[in-house]
Amino acid sequence: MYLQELQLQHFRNYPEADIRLGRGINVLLGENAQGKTNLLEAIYVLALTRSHRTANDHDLVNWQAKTAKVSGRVVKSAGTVPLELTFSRQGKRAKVNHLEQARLSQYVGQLNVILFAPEDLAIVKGAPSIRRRFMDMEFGQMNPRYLYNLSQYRTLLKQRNRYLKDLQHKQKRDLLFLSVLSDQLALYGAEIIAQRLRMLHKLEHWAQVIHAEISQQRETLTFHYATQVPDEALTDAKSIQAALSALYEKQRDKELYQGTTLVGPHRDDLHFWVNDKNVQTFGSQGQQRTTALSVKLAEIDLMKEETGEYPVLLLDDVLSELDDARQTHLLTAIQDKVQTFITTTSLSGITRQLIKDPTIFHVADGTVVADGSPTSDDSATKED
Ligand SMILES: Nc1ncnc2c1ncn2[C@@H]1O[C@H](COP(=O)(O)OP(=O)(O)OP(=O)(O)O)[C@@H](O)[C@H]1O
Repeated sequence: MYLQELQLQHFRNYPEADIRLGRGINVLLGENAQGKTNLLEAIYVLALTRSHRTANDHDLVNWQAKTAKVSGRVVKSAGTVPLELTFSRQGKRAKVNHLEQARLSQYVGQLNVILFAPEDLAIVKGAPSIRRRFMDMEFGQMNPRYLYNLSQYRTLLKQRNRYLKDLQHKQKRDLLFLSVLSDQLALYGAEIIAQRLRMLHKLEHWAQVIHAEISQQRETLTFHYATQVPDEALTDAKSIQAALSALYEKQRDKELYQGTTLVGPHRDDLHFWVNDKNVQTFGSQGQQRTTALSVKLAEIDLMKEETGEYPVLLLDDVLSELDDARQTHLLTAIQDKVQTFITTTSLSGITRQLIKDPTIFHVADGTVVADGSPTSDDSATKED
């Protein structure tokens, strides 16, 4: 799939913008603080209805305005889909094919994006919450069922934690209600863990091939899903559900004492191992970067496998963080295959040599101007 055009109204520092995008590599060129990341963020928001930079939708609205709009046209093998999102004090509204969607989960998945920013290099080294967020964002985009389970789980988790707090402060005494909540939580928690395992298994396969290639066959990458659910129960959702219920039972006193839920996918983690050692603890910085890059590139292939379409790739200032060999690998892997947006302050060195026929946009103070006339359709490739 690819994004053919993008329109912004009062989005961040853009009063108005209407651009036709290139089918291949799009370079957003400009000085610092001009709006390059804002443009990338607009594409991310158009795909997922929420930003990767802020949890507060109102930050997306221009400071002088009350409402922001992002719209675009996505070209897929099945046809072209117009998408539109509006953000205001009343909340957000999402339209697919000009029809308003009652649920945002019905909207997500129309446009698939993968964002790669310098923070993503922290996927290996950073806190477990970064890796959980990574799984949730990526798998949620590929699979509406995952998104549904996740939203049910989050609502129940909040409710259960509140109830545990009430029990802790002796405002409630009904342990039967706690076990009702535990059963519900175990049901959705098990679905999430089972889906994560299934998707991780596929992602690992793609990441292994890429990692071996970048490391010139010297290294083998493996994934390890870290959970309190015992290994022997990790076979299917039903067994995971039973194991989670048993764990709630076993840890009930501890949970009552702490007033919070201590077991479940919201506490799980993902570990990356290189040559049988945890790369988070024992890997060099280079190995950690190779791992992060392999995982990100593997997502492209996984998304194609799961949805039948290549996603759109957003590279926010990431090339400058990679050495020449890794940059070369990245750009060669995506060239002629994936529509890509790259933000940068200058297009030079290895990047310029490697990118064939880029569509260049100059970004300055909330305006975006194409370099010459974009040849988006001329440079179209056959594959999606
Ligand atoms: N809601 C908003 N309304 C108006 N302007 C905003 C809003 N949010 C952010 N900005 C402005 O957008 C600009 C930042 O743009 P952006 O983050 O896209 O920079 P950039 O071009 O990617 O720069 P860098 O290369 O430093 O990352 C800042 O000048 C900031 O003040």
